Amino acid sequence: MSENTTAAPAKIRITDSTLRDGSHAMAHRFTEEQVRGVVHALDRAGVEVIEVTHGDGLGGSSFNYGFSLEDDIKLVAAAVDEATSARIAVLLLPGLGTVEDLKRAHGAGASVARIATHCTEADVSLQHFAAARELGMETVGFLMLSHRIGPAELARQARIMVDGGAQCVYVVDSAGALVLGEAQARISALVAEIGHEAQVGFHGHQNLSLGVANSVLAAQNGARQIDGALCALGAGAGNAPTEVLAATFDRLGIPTGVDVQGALAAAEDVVKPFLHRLPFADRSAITQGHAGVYSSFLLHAERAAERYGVPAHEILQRVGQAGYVGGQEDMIIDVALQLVAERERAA
Ligand SMILES: C[C@H](O)CC(=O)C(=O)O
Ligand SMILES: [Mn+2]
Repeated sequence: MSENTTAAPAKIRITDSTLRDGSHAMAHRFTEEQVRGVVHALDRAGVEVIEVTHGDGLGGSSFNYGFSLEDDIKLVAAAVDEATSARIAVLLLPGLGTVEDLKRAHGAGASVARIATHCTEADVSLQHFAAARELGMETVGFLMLSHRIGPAELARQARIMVDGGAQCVYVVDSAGALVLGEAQARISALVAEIGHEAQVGFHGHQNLSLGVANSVLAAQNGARQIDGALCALGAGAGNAPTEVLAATFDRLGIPTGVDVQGALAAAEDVVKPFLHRLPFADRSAITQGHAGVYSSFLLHAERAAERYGVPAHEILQRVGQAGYVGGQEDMIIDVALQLVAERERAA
């Protein structure tokens, strides 16, 4: 081999989360027909892994997070039935979803378990990784709100997940707050810490319109799994769009196995027709990226804004200052009531 030969770019596996992160944007109202249509199109386009669950994962359907239209396990079974080669993933947040939920999802045919914790709480995932491995599922760890801690601490949390059985750990930019080098540094730190034993992934949101750029940097710095959603359908301003990721990686000569035209057709012909609103970086979503707020708080803040007559972006700004994390959705109402009280005092 000549000394000038450069290695071919490593393959990236795109996991599509339209039917999980997109569930936030759909207020968890996916129908079985929509799930079947999306899975059919993604599977045809060559997407290898498709995530299906309530936006907050198995067990997420609740008063605090919002009730699903359809039972998760029914939707997982429909997705499995529809897929010819794609594998179906489920998300589980320990404490919300249980090992029993995971067993039911596995029974319905799910084969990838994605276990998500706040970025400082990796240790709560250990029994779920053990259970998933026992079931023979592929395991992925999800460190949410990854902007909240630095690269070295994040890598230590990833190490805990890998020691517990994770085969890949994601830098999850839940707030869409990471700006380029910040995403890159976290990916590099994880690759250095766990790269010889496990893969590293990146899950980007578009609140500052950097989901795709951060995903490219992630891939160029050693991430091997990247998340997307068709039409960006996801929480906040949405996720890095799967069809844009497919086209961009193709332009860069980075193989994904995804057919660009197939991904474009899936977005345009299957998802776009059922959307009531396209994910968009509006004032509230940009505030989420700027103030580092969990993307899935958007609809909760909009509902509180309407109910109490205070602006959603002001609620989100306060939520960012308070540093609330996933699971503290009820505090959004508390913040709205504080704003109402302040307005009344000032009147
Ligand atoms: C439960 C969250 O929606 C997981 C996720 O996609 C994120 O943190 O981003
Ligand atoms: Mn997300």
